Amino acid sequence: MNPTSCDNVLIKWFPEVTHFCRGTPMVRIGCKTDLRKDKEQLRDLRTAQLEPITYMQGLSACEQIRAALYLECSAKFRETVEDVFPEAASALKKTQRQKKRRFCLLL
Ligand SMILES: Nc1nc2c(ncn2[C@@H]2O[C@H](COP(=O)(O)OP(=O)(O)OP(=O)(O)O)[C@@H](O)[C@H]2O)c(=O)[nH]1
Repeated sequence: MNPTSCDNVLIKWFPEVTHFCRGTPMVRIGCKTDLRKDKEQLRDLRTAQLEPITYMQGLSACEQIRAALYLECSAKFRETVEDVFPEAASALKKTQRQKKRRFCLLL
């Protein structure tokens, strides 16, 4: 939920992943959703004139890197953590099937 961590996905991790793992499908997970309501975190962010990342901002960043899926979770409060892996696996299977279909169309 930290804007700096979110920016790092675009400016740091995405270029690295595309460089070393070209063509690998990606999912984007917004972690630590509990921090959206954490008073200390909010105070620190506001001091730096920042706000926690909203769901829509996370989704938009997901679309920018053309990730197959955007999910949010909080490991601390065990919210949606169990959904992350099956949902990611299912989204990636779908992506792979679509790629195969595109390949067949080219033939
Ligand atoms: N509040 C909260 N803390 C968490 C959660 N999951 C992990 N943490 C804590 O986050 C800390 C690690 O976070 P960071 O060092 O900022 O690393 P990171 O989460 O990879 O952050 P970036 O490097 O900025 O992407 C550890 O102290 C964990 O206990 C969560 O869901 N909620």
